[in-house]
Amino acid sequence: ESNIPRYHQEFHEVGLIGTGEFGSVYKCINRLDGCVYAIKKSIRPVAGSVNEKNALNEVYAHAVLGKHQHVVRYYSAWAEDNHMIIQNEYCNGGSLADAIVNRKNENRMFSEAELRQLLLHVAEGLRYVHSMQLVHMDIKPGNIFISKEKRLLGVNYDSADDGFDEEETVEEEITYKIGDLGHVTSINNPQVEEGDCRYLPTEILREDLAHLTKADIFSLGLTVYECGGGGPLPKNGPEWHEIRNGNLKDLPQYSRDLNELLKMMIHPNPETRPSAVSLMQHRVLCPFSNK
Ligand SMILES: Cn1cc(CCO)c2c3c(c(-c4ccccc4Cl)cc21)C(=O)NC3=O
Repeated sequence: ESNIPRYHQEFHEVGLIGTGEFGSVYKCINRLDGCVYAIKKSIRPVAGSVNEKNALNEVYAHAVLGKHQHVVRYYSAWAEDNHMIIQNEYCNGGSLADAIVNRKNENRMFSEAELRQLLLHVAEGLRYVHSMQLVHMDIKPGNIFISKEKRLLGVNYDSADDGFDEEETVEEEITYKIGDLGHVTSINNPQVEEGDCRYLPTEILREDLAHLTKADIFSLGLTVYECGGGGPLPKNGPEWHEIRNGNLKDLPQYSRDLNELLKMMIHPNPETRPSAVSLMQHRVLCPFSNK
């Protein structure tokens, strides 16, 4: 327990960017390095409680999962005035859940190319997580964050009669990052804390932990399906079971290949689902690789 109030001393709080039972997340600027961070403040869990185990779990996972462009980066964590505080990379594009809402309101759904990019980025992040013998266990739109970087592609000088004026072509580069490692557990000694039931495969409910990495693949399949307009996803009932029997309504605005890939990702038999490695080599995701 540090009794020095580090949070307000080291950071300027810009604003609240999220609240939930998990706590509150703030956009903050570090007074020393001037960089922006996402900082989650949650009530300090009771020593020895499940919450404390999960909170420590999250920090251990971040510490092990160091730096990867498709996993939200961790910087520091500390306890202060009865709060648990974790300082993460700030992703300036909101969460994928926000993007789904915004796209629906603007009636501008994701293109097939955007769904493939999402699938590729998160598959790459999962490949890394799984290679560290860990599983995420709560992949869903609310836990995938977006970073947008503007890249200057070129500058045109068209010499109009009144001298030069530059025309910049800027491209916005999107990177999807896996966040919220609160449910991460080890493949070899799993202590599964169930994630959001809308994205949960049946075998986890049956406590069959033999193919944990495929639970993340299942959740990713439903996450992409939801971005493709297949949502909102059921939390229970016949619709929930229909999906777990492998019956996913077609998304007619996307290719047969993509629809088939999503169906394979949510297959009732976890062994049939593609691994993160095989996903990345799938022809739907790297169309130009000649087989
Ligand atoms: C609600 N919310 C909104 C954002 C900003 C998206 O533009 C956000 C972030 C994070 C988190 C987060 C999730 C789980 C644990 C710790 C943190 Cl900081 C939550 C976030 C995080 O780790 N990085 C974020 O950008």
